[in-house]
Amino acid sequence: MERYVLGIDLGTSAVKVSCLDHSGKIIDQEKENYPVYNSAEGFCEQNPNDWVQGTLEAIKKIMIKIRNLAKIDGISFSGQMHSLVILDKNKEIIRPAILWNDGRTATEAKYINENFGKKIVEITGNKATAGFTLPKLLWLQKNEPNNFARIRYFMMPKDYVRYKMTGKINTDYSDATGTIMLDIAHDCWSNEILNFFKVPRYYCPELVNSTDFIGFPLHEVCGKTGLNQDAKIFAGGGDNAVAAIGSGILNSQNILCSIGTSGVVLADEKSPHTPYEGTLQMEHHAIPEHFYSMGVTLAAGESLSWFKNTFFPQKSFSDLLSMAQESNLGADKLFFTPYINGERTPYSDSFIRGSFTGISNTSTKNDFCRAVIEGITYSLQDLISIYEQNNKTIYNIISIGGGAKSKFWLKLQADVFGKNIVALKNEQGPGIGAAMIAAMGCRWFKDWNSCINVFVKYNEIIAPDPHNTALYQKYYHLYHKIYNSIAPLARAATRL
Ligand SMILES: Nc1ncnc2c1ncn2[C@@H]1O[C@H](COP(=O)(O)OP(=O)(O)O)[C@@H](O)[C@H]1O
Ligand SMILES: O=C(CO)[C@@H](O)[C@H](O)COP(=O)(O)O
Repeated sequence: MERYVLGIDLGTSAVKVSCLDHSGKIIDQEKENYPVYNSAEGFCEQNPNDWVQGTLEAIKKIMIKIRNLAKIDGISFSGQMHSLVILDKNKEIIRPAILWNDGRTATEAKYINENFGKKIVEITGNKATAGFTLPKLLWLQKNEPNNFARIRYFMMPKDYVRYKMTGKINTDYSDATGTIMLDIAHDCWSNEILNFFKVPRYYCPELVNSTDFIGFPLHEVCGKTGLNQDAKIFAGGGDNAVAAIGSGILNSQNILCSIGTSGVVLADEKSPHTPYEGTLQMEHHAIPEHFYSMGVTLAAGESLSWFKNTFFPQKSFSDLLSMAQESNLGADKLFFTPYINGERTPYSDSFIRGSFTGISNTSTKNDFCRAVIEGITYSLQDLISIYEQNNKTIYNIISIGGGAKSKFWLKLQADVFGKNIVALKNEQGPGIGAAMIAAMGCRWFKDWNSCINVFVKYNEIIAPDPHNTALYQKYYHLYHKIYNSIAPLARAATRL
């Protein structure tokens, strides 16, 4: 009987479960969508039980397809980072999860940076921004003190799903760094931070490595999904760490560009001591003693989703990309800034909002589509520029996430960035990375490089067109100025 591994990617728009064999061949991929609730401007919440239900449903679909042919050897996870899940002493959910792109905690993030000073970067590798977990706990202390007092455990999304599958509560180092409560150099929760901000130590889950074996699926989980009871479940990691594995970015001068709900530009780092001083995030990798830095655009793919759902609900993403292709480079001088949820890197500004600039009496629907795609890509160039300003050598850019499904967008990325773009044969980097963690946990491979050589499969290089890159540099130069022009207006609008 064949043996497979499952990689569970708990994204923001959907859970995607990938089933792979020993040769890295994808046997099946299943996806279950779930909603994000925006109960107030800037608020983004999800129901953790939607994640569990979606995950079990996707696994069930895979198990039906492979029934009698194969068993699952190992399972692991990649999960949206920073989102806060809180459980009471009975391990029941206290309130909906507050997500990584929720902007309500700007005041708390500012309080942390002003009152803890440079130490927050020294200890955690990160400055506080609204999306991180600690500011959310401080928001609860102030705004929902009863809920805060009831907390027995906090955790991140994939930790909750794993708890419901195994009955065990813990988190791994890559997700723990994203809380800004972990001492990144000493691999432990920082008592100094916890004491200063009055977060009880017992709220923090036990720390484990991403490849650590956590347990077997609970009896009821096997009943609901058809999973074999001896499938080993491994901890997994934050989605960007796991995506870096799934894209083969390890000890490499390639960088990662992900267009999922968020947009991420990520580089492998040898140590947590980088020159970025909190401008870029610094995170523990899902591989022990490895680190990575990254910049995050809060609403990359989400801006396109918002645009589609608001103006073209009947059309598909592919339709919108085709419309964009009908417009010209520069979208007839129409610019879009994707700040619909505020922005994290490089501005860390929860109050900024999206904009269209340069609408003329010749602007077409196609121009609007193209402006959205170009605006998202310029916001990723903002992240690449931080690496360039710090003289980071960038070889190829590995492009993943839903945005990498479009060849047109991949070429547009190459032209805007002026760099070679390489897509994975299957764009689901985090799901493949999670399956690789399971494969390593099951000891299918002797080391990570052997695993990468078998599981990571690239398409051909897409090279930039120098003429287009020269034009895009001029457009990007103007795009980059829009933030400072609209920031005072966005601030004033909050006072209306
Ligand atoms: N065919 C497509 N072409 C280009 N972009 C797409 C396509 N399908 C989806 N997308 C983009 O991908 C995003 C979802 O990417 P995904 O990696 O699945 O996100 P997440 O992991 O955050 O749930 C959507 O918001 C959309 O903008
Ligand atoms: O906040 C971050 C990383 O710091 C986001 O990248 C989240 O981890 C969500 O990822 P996607 O749902 O876009 O994959």
